[in-house]
Amino acid sequence: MPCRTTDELNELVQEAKKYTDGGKVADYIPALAKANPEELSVAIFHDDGTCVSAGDIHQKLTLQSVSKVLTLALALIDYGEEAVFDKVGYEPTGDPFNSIVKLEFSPSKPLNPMINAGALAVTHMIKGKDADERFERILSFIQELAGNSSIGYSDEVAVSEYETSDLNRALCYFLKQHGVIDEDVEELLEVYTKQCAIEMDCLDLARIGCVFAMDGLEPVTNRRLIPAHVARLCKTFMVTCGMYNASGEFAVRVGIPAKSGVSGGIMGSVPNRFGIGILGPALDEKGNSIGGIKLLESMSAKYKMSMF
Ligand SMILES: NC(=O)CC[C@H](N)C(=O)O
Repeated sequence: MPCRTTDELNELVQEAKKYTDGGKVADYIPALAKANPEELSVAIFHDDGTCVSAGDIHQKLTLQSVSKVLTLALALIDYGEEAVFDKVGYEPTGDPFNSIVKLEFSPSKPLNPMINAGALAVTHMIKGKDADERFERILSFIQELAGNSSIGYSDEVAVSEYETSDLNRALCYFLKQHGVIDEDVEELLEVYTKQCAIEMDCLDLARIGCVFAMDGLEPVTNRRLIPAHVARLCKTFMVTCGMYNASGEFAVRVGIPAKSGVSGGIMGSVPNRFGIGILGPALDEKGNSIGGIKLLESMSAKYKMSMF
């Protein structure tokens, strides 16, 4: 079904776009530096399959850290809560997503699954006989959540990150030294960088956000895609750690479960109402889409989205 657009949503996007020149596109993954910093688009997906959008919603984005919440769901489905939280903790760090510092205090358990160290420990748990099979399982799970089997990944972004991943490599060796992971680090980085390079548009992202908003049910059909307790758990992490070390301010200003990535993507879930997908590659100093956050603030006020 094609998305309709409304003047109201277009105006909110135009207003938020003014903030994009205060941000910067991520360039520590060289391929991401090609993104257009002025871009800002949004899709809202309801459980009856209707959607509203503004901006160029067919522009593709790679998931980057948004993928962390999806692999967490898959690992929880594969292994259950006890096994997953044996390897990764529940607590926000208040540090940047790629920080290594707290690992020194809690070496046998990264503090949560939304920081890179925790996400690497989660991807380590994804079942499969080799890197290809593990990545294929992640990809088909995500295709199913989005109801779109044409979703793939950007080899250019995956390779670009893999070749420049020395900090993530260091996190992996730290985790291996402390027994959190026990696999070949290069294999884990191959799966992780491909997972982060899974590519879709804001509409796909909004639809996945809607599955979480509906506690794991597929929009329209109401088929169960994720157990309700897993969807609930993922949304809780989105609230406490989804916007990195800006999650507290985001909870105050917007008040919904959301997960961002350094490509400028944000997936939001407004409980029992709708999913949101945003692409705005210009980032603030914490690595969140600067226009995307402004847009969510004004959407939250206008559509009474805050759950608090
Ligand atoms: N914050 C992010 O989106 C980080 C994801 C990115 N692939 C990384 O590991 O650095």
